[in-house]
Amino acid sequence: MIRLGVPSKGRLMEQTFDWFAERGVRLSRSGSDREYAGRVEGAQGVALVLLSAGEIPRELAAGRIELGVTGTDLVREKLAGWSSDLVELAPMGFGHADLILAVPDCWRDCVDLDDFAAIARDFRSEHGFRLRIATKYHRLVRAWLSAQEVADYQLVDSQGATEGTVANQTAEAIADITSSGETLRANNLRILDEPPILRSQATLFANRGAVGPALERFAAQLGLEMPDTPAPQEAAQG
Ligand SMILES: Nc1ncnc2c1ncn2[C@@H]1O[C@H](COP(=O)(O)OP(=O)(O)OP(=O)(O)O)[C@@H](O)[C@H]1O
Ligand SMILES: O=P(O)(O)OC[C@H]1O[C@H](OP(=O)(O)OP(=O)(O)O)[C@H](O)[C@@H]1O
Repeated sequence: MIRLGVPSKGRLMEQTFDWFAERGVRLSRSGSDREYAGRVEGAQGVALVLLSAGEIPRELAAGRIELGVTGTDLVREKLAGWSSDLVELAPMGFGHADLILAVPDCWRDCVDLDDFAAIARDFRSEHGFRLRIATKYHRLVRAWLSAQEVADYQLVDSQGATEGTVANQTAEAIADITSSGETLRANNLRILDEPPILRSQATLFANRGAVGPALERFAAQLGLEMPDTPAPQEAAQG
C-alpha cells in the first residue's frame, strides 16, 4: 500500500485535491470537515492520510508515509540533509511563497543585508542584548545569515502571527513566508533588498527507500517521470 500524506486543511489541501483530480485520481475527505480520514478513487493500492503540512516532512523521513505533499520550505527546514531521505517527484505549481527577512518600514537606513549587519553589530552595545529576529524557520535563517557572515543576532521562536512580534516589541525583525506581501505591509514591515532566503512551492515528495515498482507505476499514472536520483553518497562516489 502506498500511503499518500496530504495537508489536512485550507487552500493547500484543496489545490492538492485539484492537482490529483487533473491527473485522474480523486482524493476526498471521507467524513465531515473535522474527520481526518480520506478516500482515493482512480488508483489502486493508494491510501490517503490527512496530516498537518508541518508534520509531513517528518512522516516521510520516518517511512510512515511513502508519498507526501508539502512546501519545500518545510522539508528544508525540518529535515537536515533532506535529500538523503526524500526524493522530489514534482513541483506542483501552487503554494508559492518566499522566505524573507523583513525590518520595520521606519528603518530608513536599512535597505540591504549589509545595512542590517551594521545595525545588528551596533545593536548589542546600545541595548544590552542582541537584535532579535522572530521566525519559525530556525535552520534556514541561521544557515543563510551564517553564509553571509552575519552573526550579531538572536532568533526568537514564533510559530504564528510572526509579523506581529515587532509591534509587540518581542523582536526587531522577522523572517517568514510571504506571497502577496499584504501581511508585511499591514504590519509596517519591509523586505530587505536581497534575493529570498528560499523560494518555496508545494511539492510531491517520496520517501527514497519506498521508490520501487508500485510507486513508479503510480507516478507513471500521474504522468510523472521518476527522477534518476541516486542517494547523495552514491552520487558523490560517481
Ligand atoms: N500566504 C501563503 N501563500 C502561499 N503559501 C503559503 C502561504 N503561507 C504559507 N504557505 C505555505 O503553506 C505551507 C503550509 O504552511 P504552514 O506551516 O503555515 O501550515 P499551516 O496551514 O499552519 O498548517 P498546520 O498548522 O496544520 O501545520 C508551507 O509550505 C508554506 O510555505
Ligand atoms: O504575503 P501574504 O499573502 O500576506 O501571506 C503571508 C502570511 O501567510 C502565512 O501565514 P498563515 O496565514 O499561514 O498563518 P500563520 O501566521 O499561522 O503562519 C505567513 O506566515 C504569513 O503570515
